[in-house]
Parts: sequence; C-alpha cells; structure tokens
Amino acid sequence: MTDYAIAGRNLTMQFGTFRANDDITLAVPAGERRALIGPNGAGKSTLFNLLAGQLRPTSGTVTLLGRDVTRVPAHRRARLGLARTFQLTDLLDELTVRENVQLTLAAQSSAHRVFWRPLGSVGTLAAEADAVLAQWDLGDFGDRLVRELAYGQQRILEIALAMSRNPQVLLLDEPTAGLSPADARKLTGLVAALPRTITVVMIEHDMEVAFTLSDQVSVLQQGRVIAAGTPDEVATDNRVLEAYLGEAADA
Ligand SMILES: Nc1ncnc2c1ncn2[C@@H]1O[C@H](COP(=O)(O)OP(=O)(O)OP(=O)(O)O)[C@@H](O)[C@H]1O
Repeated sequence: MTDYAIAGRNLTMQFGTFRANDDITLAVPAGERRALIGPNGAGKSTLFNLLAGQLRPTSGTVTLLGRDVTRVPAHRRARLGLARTFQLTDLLDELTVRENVQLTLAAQSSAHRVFWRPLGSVGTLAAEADAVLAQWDLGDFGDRLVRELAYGQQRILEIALAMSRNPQVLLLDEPTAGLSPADARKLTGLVAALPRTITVVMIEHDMEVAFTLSDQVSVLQQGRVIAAGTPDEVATDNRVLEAYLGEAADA
C-alpha cells in the first residue's frame, strides 16, 4: 500500500447551502510535489484549510502521515509534522528577521521540550536562526525589521520559517503570488531544491511555476477535482482547457 503523507478523502465543505468542496479525494504520497490549480473560486484555499485544520469538513476525513487528523486542530497538526504558508504573509512586521526565526525556533523547541532539559539559550537560538537565514540566502538581513524587507524576501522568509519547523509535509499557498519574475524564479529554485524527504502541496496560479515544480497536478473546478495527472497530461486534458477557457470567456 502506498504511504500517503497527507490525504483528504471524500471531503465536503458546505458553507450554508454552498458547497465549496464537493466530495474531494486527494492523496499525496510521501516525497511528492503536488500542485493544486483551478479557476478563481474553485475551492483550492478551502481544501488547504481542511488539510491544515483551519476548517473542519462537513464530511470526509483527513490523514496526516497515516494518522486520522480530521478532528485535530491546526496547531496540533503542526506538531505532527505539517507546516503551511498563507496567501498573505503571516510574519511579525515590527520584529527583526532574526527575531522572527528565533521565535519560531523557540516555539518549536518548547513544543518538543522535556521537563529535565532547559530551553536553548538566547545565544544558541540566535546562532541557529542565523544558520536558517544563511541557508535561505537571507543572511544579510537578520537585523532588519521584517517590514523593511522587499515583498519577495518576505515570501522567502515565510517558507524559511515553515521549513525551520522541520515539517514532513509543507503546504504552500500561492508562493509566487505578487512576486517579480526574478523573485518568482528565485523562489521556484528554492522550492525545487527542498529535500525529497518533504512532501510539498502547493496552490499555484502561475502555470509555468506549477508545472515546473510538481510531479502531479490536481485541477479543481466548482469544488470538485476535474482532472489529475502529470503536468503534461493535465496540460492537454480537454476538461482542463475548457475550465480555463470558460474562465477567460467569463472575464
Ligand atoms: N467561509 C466561507 N463562507 C462562505 N463561502 C466561502 C467561505 N470560504 C470560501 N467560500 C466560497 O467558496 C468558494 C471557494 O473559495 P476558495 O477560496 O476555496 O477558492 P479558491 O480556488 O482558493 O479561489 P482563489 O483562487 O480565488 O483563491 C468561493 O465561492 C468562496 O466565495
């Protein structure tokens, strides 16, 4: 049997009478890169919120590393190995870049702390934070306030923070949205270089980025998965072309 890192099965999310997700099944094997694409309003963010635990499904289940987490809140899923980024950055603007990393590392070590082992000292955390920043090419920006960073650097920092939690599954919500072509290329390269021990699921509007980064693509439309396959298969799938042409015609 395949080991799925994260899987949603028969997920339905009903908001009043509206079904934002309608019986969606999405099972991502360990190590895979999976892109979720689809027209605006297709239900991609809702599906992410169900996988990460920001929403509870009306029906259906979510498993993380083989464990049923449907009723497990987001912060506990994070401790079980799931990290996500948000469409709008989730950084603490008035703190420095290094302080943002230190806080994440401190939260991480307190989550795993055992009572006889003290929390790492501030100096150790600062050194660890600098190592994280160097790894993500942000080594020169440790003392800067987050709000002083360029938007592209903020998006990279967000992924660096998510990765500093040592996740096994990483959910990226539109990682290149709002970036210049140069920043989008840089970020695409960084995501492509993530170790294969990590499973990555991403919502991505830029087809080139989605197809470059993913092994498999799932296409959503009106709350359902209408196609799934390799980038080549999906790019030539008539239902997908119709979904996107339909959106262009409606615009
Ligand atoms: N909390 C909510 N209450 C009511 N309707 C909602 C709620 N959240 C999402 N929806 C609706 O569900 C549908 C799917 O939204 P969702 O944000 O999941 O789509 P999406 O594919 O991520 O779209 P986009 O690409 O524009 O971000 C939309 O019509 C949206 O208005």
